[in-house]
Amino acid sequence: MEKLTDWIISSNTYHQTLQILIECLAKKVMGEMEPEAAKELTLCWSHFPKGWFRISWNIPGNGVYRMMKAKKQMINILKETVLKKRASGEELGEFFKTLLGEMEGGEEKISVESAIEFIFIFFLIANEATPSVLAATVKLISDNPKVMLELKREHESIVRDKSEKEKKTGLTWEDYKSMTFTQMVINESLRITSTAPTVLRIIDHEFQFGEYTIPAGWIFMGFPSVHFNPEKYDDPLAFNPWRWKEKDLTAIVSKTYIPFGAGSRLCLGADFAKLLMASFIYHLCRYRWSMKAETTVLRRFILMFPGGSDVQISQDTEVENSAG
Ligand code: HEM
Repeated sequence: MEKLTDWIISSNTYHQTLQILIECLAKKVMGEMEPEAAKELTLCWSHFPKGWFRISWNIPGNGVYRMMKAKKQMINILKETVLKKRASGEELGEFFKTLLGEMEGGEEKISVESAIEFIFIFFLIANEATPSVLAATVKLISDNPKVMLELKREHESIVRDKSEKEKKTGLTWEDYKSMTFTQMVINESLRITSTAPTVLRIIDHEFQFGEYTIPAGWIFMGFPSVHFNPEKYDDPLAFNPWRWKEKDLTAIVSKTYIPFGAGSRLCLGADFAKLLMASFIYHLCRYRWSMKAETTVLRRFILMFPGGSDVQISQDTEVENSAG
């Protein structure tokens, strides 16, 4: 056992998640990446969320300008990584190989430049929701001591049941599957944060919705208001993970649950996002921690954290060295 005595770790949940996410995705998509390049990629991303809903003038010094500059830099980092790997014969990630058609050993289906644009958009979508949902989840846990206690119990029992050898291998798929309460917390947080506030569609043919005729060409905006319907969820504004008891925790969509959208554009990364959140919560709950009292979560179309999303880890936290 190692005892952290004289220091407090303070860490920004949003930025930490962003970094973990980019490192995981970069590995899957591009293969191994130089740590410096992955770090730079994360830094570029910090210019994005602030640049989303602004007047779209690209004037030096403003948010859009910084975002466009960051985009250029990111595309360069991705391109440089791919070209270096190709020159040295190093493996590209599975995703990239599929995009380029290299899996079948045939002709390239698209150019490297177009593949990088695709990957850029994929990274953009992947990074939009996960860090903010996770930061909001951490805040919800921090504000609900009963939930925090139950999570600690669950994670401590996972570590306790491992043999010394198993502890060295870190978290396994079986461990993840056994995190019933953690998954209840994640489901509840996804419901209450409803991060994607709307999905947009262009209607391609006229259709009848009850007594309304929706003409072709209209823009449809769908809101996940079902998440706050008292007929579907008792006391819907309360954060209550126990409402998910005995429910199918693997389902990512149902008639009353659409945090990842629905239909043909259902989120591709839903299971991955849930896994990443569970793994983050598991590691966090190995420590004694709290979120800064002044942390607030605002919804201004997207989730925002005006006072940051710092987590403080207490001085007297006891950590088992071998826990993965
Ligand atoms: C908590 C985290 C996440 C939430 C709440 C979320 C939510 C959503 C929602 C609501 C949509 C549907 C948008 C629409 O219908 O217009 C969507 C689409 C998508 N998501 Fe996620 N997402 C998350 C994480 C991720 C991650 C980590 C990835 C990638 C690894 C990802 C990849 C995608 C992709 C590629 C689409 C587009 C699918 C398509 O258009 O066919 N998402 N997401």
